[in-house]
Amino acid sequence: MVNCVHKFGGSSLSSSERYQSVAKIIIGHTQPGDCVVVSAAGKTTDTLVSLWQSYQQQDTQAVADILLQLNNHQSDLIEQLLQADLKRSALKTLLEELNIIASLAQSEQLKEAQLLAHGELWSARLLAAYLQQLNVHACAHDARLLFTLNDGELRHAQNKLQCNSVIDANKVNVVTGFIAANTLGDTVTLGRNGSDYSAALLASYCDAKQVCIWTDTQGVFSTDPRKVKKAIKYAKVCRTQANLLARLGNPVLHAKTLSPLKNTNIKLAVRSSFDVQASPTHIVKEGLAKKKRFITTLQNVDLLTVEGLSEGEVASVSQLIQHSLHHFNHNGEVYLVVPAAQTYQVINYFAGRANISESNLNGCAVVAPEQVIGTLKLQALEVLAEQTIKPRFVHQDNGYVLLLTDQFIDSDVQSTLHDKLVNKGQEIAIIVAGLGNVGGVFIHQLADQFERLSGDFSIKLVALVRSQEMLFNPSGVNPQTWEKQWQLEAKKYQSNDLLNAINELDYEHKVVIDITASEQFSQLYTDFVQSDCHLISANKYAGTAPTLWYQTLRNNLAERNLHWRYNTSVGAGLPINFALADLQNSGDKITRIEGVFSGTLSWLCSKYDGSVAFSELVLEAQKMGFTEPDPREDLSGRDMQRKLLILARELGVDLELDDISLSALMPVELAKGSWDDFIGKKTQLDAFIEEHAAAAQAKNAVLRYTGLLEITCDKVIAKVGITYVPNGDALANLTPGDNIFVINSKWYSDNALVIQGPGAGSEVTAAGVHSDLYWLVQNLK
Ligand SMILES: NC(=O)C1=CN([C@@H]2O[C@H](COP(=O)(O)OP(=O)(O)OC[C@H]3O[C@@H](n4cnc5c(N)ncnc54)[C@H](OP(=O)(O)O)[C@@H]3O)[C@@H](O)[C@H]2O)C=CC1
Ligand SMILES: N[C@@H](CC=O)C(=O)O
Repeated sequence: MVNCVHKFGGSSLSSSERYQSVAKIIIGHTQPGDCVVVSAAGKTTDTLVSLWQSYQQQDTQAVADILLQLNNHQSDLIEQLLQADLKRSALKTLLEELNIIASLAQSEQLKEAQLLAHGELWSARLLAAYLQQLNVHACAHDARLLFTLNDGELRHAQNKLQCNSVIDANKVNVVTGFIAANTLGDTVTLGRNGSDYSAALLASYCDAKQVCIWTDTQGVFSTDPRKVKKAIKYAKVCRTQANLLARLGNPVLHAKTLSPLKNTNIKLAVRSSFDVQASPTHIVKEGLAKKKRFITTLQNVDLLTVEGLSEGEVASVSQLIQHSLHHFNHNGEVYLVVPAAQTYQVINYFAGRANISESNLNGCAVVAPEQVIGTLKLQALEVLAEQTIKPRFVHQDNGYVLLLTDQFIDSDVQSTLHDKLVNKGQEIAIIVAGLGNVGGVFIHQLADQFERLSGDFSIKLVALVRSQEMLFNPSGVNPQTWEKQWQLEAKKYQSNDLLNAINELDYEHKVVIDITASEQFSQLYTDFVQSDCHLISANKYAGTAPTLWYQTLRNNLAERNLHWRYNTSVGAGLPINFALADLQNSGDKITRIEGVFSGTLSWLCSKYDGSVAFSELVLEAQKMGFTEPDPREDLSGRDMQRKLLILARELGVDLELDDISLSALMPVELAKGSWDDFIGKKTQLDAFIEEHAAAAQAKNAVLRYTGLLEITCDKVIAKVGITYVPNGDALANLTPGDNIFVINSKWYSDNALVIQGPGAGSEVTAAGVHSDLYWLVQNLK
């Protein structure tokens, strides 16, 4: 049984390395019986087309040169991928075929479709042989034995039988895309993007569950991501909108690709063969996805009026010019949008029934939910007017508006249109993990914040996650009544349940807000990023993870244009990360940061005067919500060590956590065992502190816990630990619970920049997380 039909385009097979990547994907994503449809490798079809043109021009030298070029390219791929007999046999077959082409050209018997078919035949055979070499049970199929057309119409019943008898249920079936045969057995081609169509046809004939188009983009975007930085990748797009986009010339999917899937439950996914981890876009049946907003540009098109145009004719002429065409009724006339290069072919086809109404047009189409199209049309006209672009032809229809202009819509105009028309009205899904001291207050503050945040976006709290249970509701949880909903609907979950649910969310933007203190949860960040989630962390684990993991996470975020905010991970609500970024962005160079970066240790050291046992103060700090869930994370200095590392990384200093020297504010042996064990030995802690306090006093100083990061040209000093601060020093007089960051830089060299204030506490920290969320929303605009 065919579970999935995968399709790899030419760019996915452009070199031997790409073949190797594709083979890896196949090994990881297929099961026996699945099909893999392939296009011609790299630019092979273009080369074959120029061979055909040279042949028609009877340029024998060019024909010979191009044959040599094809031979070199294919032999290189074979040499680099295959070994021993597989290699010898592939090279022999290639040579025989190229000789046949040369002699057919010489005897003037070359046929175009038959010539072009070689690109796909070579890819399918090479990929199947390479998979066999990797011990995968694979075989190659020539689609001319699967798909037959009669007078341009597919013979569905016969093809279904052919496919079901030929496809091998025990192997990975590598099938040529793009080609089919007519009833005489001659080769015919299926048109531009024909391999996508082949994959969809094969899936429908074999009753597959899914088609997966592996391509060089990550999915379907709101607009061209190469031109508009803020283009949004959609997780789901409905077939109607995908079809409309294809007819309007959007290159990601061809309208024909979707046609075999009509009236079936076959799923279609578009995903990147260059970034296998990235989440795909699913093209789903009507009603299974919200309607999205898109801007697609048109370049060099003509507008024809056609008398008595039928749907069948649109399909036939599209097939003829190998291009999806869009037609519509406007003021009683039927119009067809045609690429200018093909206009005369189309006019000839209609034999006197088609006339050019407008020619040499550019412009754009805005595709969006029906109810907002009218407004978007006016906004688009306004943006174009600001750019002194006056449309020559405007047509508004169900779910789109077409604005055809003389001027080309460049990427600046496209970005402005996108900002004004697409960015507004987007939805942001918020997933909050951690509902303890800080998380609880954050949710409580969220209800009021919604109003402030919702000016441009519709924001929904879709998930609340604790260590064992979660409440997930894609339509939104009310932050005012979440506790009640939690009692009724929260369920036990595993990480995969959470990841799958997030992946399925049909929102333009998703943000995971991590207010846990869990290392295990932070390790899911890479998965969240694969599902296109922005991140906000109060949790310090990801920011202090080993450099390799941390850097990979940062790279993945950057590749997907995703943001990561973590201001509260250092200094709670104090704007320390903002300040450091601001200084560096304005050209300053920070050389030293010294201070107290722990609210708990600041409070404990300032409060301790010997009248109350230190361990009692620890319990009080815990109650006040200052400490980490296990206060030994604070007492050990580990929490402050993490903060120093986060600061160092902000300054571009490459350190691992254990590169920062540390002395603990407790006997090290108390770090072992449970919290109850620790409490059982609390007198050891009290004695340890008493001793240090006395030693400090003897030096006319007080006990403090401080951190230092010093960056000189040849070394970095990074340490946290116990210090005896002279009475009268600013650090000695710190308000209990305050953090202080004394920053020296090129511009603040003698007179340091000081940031000081409460460095822990659920209210200030929750407010700091809101500040990160607000920043994110502003930056998504
Ligand atoms: N307190 C403060 O002043 C500041 C705290 N922070 C940081 O904020 C974070 C939260 O601190 P705080 O609220 O005090 O901690 P709490 O211990 O009060 O709350 C932690 C929450 O995280 C949840 N949790 C634990 N493990 C997981 C997991 N694997 N998956 C999902 N949820 C999990 C817990 O769930 P459950 O309820 O099931 O146990 C709990 O709801 C910490 O990282 C801390 O360092 C940052 C700045 C200041
Ligand atoms: N436990 C931490 C909380 C903030 O990060 C502290 O005391 O500073």
